[in-house]
Amino acid sequence: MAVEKFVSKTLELLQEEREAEIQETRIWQENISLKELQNKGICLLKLQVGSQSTGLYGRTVVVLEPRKHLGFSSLPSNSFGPGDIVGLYDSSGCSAASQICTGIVTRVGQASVSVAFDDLKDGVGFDRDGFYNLLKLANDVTYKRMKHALNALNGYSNGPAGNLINVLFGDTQPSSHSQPNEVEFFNSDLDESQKEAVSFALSQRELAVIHGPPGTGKTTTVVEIILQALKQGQKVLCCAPSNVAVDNLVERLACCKAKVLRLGHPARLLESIQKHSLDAVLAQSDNANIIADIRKDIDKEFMGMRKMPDKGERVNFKREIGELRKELKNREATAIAQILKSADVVLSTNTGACGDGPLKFLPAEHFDWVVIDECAQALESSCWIALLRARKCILAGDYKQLPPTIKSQTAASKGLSLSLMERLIQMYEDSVVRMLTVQYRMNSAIMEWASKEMYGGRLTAHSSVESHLLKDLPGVARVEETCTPLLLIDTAGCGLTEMEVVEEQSKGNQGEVDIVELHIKALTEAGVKAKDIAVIAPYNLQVDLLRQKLSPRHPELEIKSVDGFQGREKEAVVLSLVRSNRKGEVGFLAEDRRINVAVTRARRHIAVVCDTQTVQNHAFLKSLVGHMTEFGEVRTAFEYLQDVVPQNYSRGQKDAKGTSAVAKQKVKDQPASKGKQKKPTGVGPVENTAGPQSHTKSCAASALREQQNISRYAEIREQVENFVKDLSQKDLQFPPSFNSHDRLLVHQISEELGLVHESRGEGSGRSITVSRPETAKPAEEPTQEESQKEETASIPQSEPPCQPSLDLKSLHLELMKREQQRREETSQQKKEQKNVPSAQSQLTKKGKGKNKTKAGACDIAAAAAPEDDFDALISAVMKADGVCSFVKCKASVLTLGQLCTFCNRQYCLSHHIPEVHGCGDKAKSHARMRISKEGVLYAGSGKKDKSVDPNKKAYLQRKLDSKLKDMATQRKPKNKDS
Ligand SMILES: Nc1ncnc2c1ncn2[C@@H]1O[C@H](COP(=O)(O)OP(=O)(O)OP(=O)(O)O)[C@@H](O)[C@H]1O
Ligand SMILES: [Zn+2]
Ligand SMILES: [Zn+2]
Repeated sequence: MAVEKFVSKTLELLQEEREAEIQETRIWQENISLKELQNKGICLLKLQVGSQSTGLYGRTVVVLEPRKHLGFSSLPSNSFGPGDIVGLYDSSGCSAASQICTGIVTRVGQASVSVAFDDLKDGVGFDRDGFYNLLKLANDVTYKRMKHALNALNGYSNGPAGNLINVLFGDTQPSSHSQPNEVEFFNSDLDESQKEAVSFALSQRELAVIHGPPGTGKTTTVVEIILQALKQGQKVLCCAPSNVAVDNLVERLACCKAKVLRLGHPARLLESIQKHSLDAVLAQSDNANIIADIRKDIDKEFMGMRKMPDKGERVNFKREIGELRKELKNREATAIAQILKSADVVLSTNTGACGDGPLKFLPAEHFDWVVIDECAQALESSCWIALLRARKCILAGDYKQLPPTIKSQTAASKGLSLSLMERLIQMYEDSVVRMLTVQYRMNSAIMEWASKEMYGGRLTAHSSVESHLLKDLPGVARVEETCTPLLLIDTAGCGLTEMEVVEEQSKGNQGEVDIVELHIKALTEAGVKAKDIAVIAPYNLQVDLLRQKLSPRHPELEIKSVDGFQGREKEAVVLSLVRSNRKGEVGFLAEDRRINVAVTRARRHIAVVCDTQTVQNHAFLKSLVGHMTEFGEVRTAFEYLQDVVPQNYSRGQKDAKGTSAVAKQKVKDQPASKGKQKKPTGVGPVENTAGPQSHTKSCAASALREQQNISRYAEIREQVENFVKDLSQKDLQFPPSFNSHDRLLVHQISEELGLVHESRGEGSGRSITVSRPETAKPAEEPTQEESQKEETASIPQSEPPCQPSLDLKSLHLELMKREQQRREETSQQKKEQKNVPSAQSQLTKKGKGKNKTKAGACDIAAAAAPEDDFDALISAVMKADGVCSFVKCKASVLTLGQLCTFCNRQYCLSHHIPEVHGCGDKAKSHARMRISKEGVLYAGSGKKDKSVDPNKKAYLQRKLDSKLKDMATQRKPKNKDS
């Protein structure tokens, strides 16, 4: 029989899953430091008590925060969620010995986590200055309940669900009422597909499946179905896998005046619906006073017993307490049964509907219908906990979004991740399904892709949303970013390579973090509220990097993993796909449903930051890139990070000590014209051909691509060179059909040839134009000195017509101040070196004190230190030149060294990137300065567009202000690099 087979197989898989979980926990506890546990998201270290209160019907709620006095404003990314059982430990560790108590998480924010403790042992007070660790505890309650339900399913003989079980296992065909009644809808706004779904659900005898793609009003439909059931006098049990989903339904049903009752620990419920919880209703019932009196009596007896030294007396007390407890239990049972029976709809999580909870006080036949929302996110076993109580079930959800999380790969592949909803659709196809097809969330440009790729092209956008954009929101200015629903920021070829942490699956990408930051800045400066923006990344490491960077400035910005956003929506979504590597590995990203969820959270705007060359190796992502390229606006990362130069540094070299894991992130460095130390030429094709490829086979595709890139580079270079020779041509305009990679090549080539280049236009009309510099110099690489003078001089020259000169002046003053500071530093260093003639070893150790062999642009502007000292210094420093200046690194820099222009020290290939050796901030402020100088943040990489729309004036002004503020922050004394 099908049921038997299903049950035995599922029990086996559950066991496997459970073992995987236990195994994981054991490995963690045995081999992993607390720090690593925290990195895995199941532990939070060194928290402080922010506040403590009594709430939740007598429970103590403690708010735990990171150490604010040390500047930690947000928690590390973690997997804590409301309802999790957690252990609280003193700061010595997370062992049994240091455990203080266990509790339940009630709230998790970016800056705090709240935990409710049921009965705190006497004398547990929280020390305001103490540190506490919080560890998520493994919890096998869920497993036990699912196992129990499966066994009950197997032995099911006579109960309400007999026929339903037959239908769900294909032994009986689903049936419907022969003459469905005309339905009178409570909600007159329902669209046709919603009405059809409601009518269908009412007419089915045993089973109806409601497929609700993102934003199609699944909850609205489920609420209507439940109200209709109530009208027919049915008793409904309504479940969902997560507390959030259940609470959402409670809220909506309560608004419709249904008598709802929510089961579950009140700590796990949203505050607004706690009044519907069993605890709350019980506390207000007639029985409440009696129950409270009994409790008091018990407490009194306890106190009495403690004072009693005599054993015999104690036994008496104990007996009395026992009797009081029995009485209490009986009273409570009666009260609970009464409350349950008088409710129209009882709601709980799937596992909360178990037979050992409050539902045990109800007769087996009490419920008529079971409704399960978010059914595609639930393990089928968990659905059976509730399903055994009903004659009929309605399953709602979207199996094109993320399935339940499963730890054991094998269990998942053997079918544990197959949801009941999917299984039924495989069995009965469309005959039991109604799909909601009008969506009320996304601009149609965002929707189209998901519709085409995931929902058979059946979705349509409701007129209220189909063309809504960020600019339509109150207080939002009309700028490029707020006028486009789709924005692709392509990092291909920009050397913004992913980094990985050894021994962790997780990945990060600092370059993408920087671009996301700039885009968030553009959005917020245009008036989009941070709370309306979501930043989504598929990897925890990237989530952390993004939070570190963005949370201090935008505390209301939500930054989460894809999974954390399921079921949610935001006006704008910024998605960082992270993966950027030569092998074209996409890994974990490759789950189509994950990408579907990420993209379909967005209402008016989605920006995707990614390396299209890497991610296009995956068909589904390729379709996304294709869609965005065709219907949206495409920019290259160059337009954001103007001073990024393509990878000219990586020779596939591995740092001997493995410290380079985070090293190969990006080059963010000098202006276009470089000193002698750096050979920037040939950057176009070199970025892909650098170094011998060791992985030959897997690289056939990428080799082909490289070949194509090289010939493309040659093609464009030839065009540009011809233009340079032909003095009759004023500028060279490339067609808008150029893709971002082509534009990137143009950018590189013109940088190499010292030409000016500029992007104009929007979206598909965007094109790039190359022209000669204003001085009409012959197109050859300018010497460093020349270009520096140019740069310095160009500050006042490039004064944008819309900006008052006052700001430029302050900009300039800023510059001078910073130079002054730098000079002081330098002379400080010189003194040090004079005092210690054999400064060599000290220099390398401290990574400090080397002076300039070439003066930077700003040094000239500031007309600096006396020359003679310089020379002495240089000769002292020359001796140290042999090795990398990075702390402890002994790699030779004689042949492959790179000079950092910010600190003027030589570094090996692993350490020369400013971010890696501690010049990141300087590099950034340098980049900002360039941006400020140009007046417009994304003015292409060439000159600023002179014809500024007067409407943009105020906007630009705001931008400049905030940039100046940035620079002021930069100026504040920072920690020296270690
Ligand atoms: N028939 C309708 N007419 C107008 N607006 C609607 C209609 N149905 C749903 N909506 C709107 O669409 C949004 C999403 O609806 P609802 O909350 O029911 O869906 P959900 O279940 O939360 O989302 P999803 O469909 O993504 O699961 C809500 O703002 C709701 O007001
Ligand atoms: Zn440096
Ligand atoms: Zn080094």
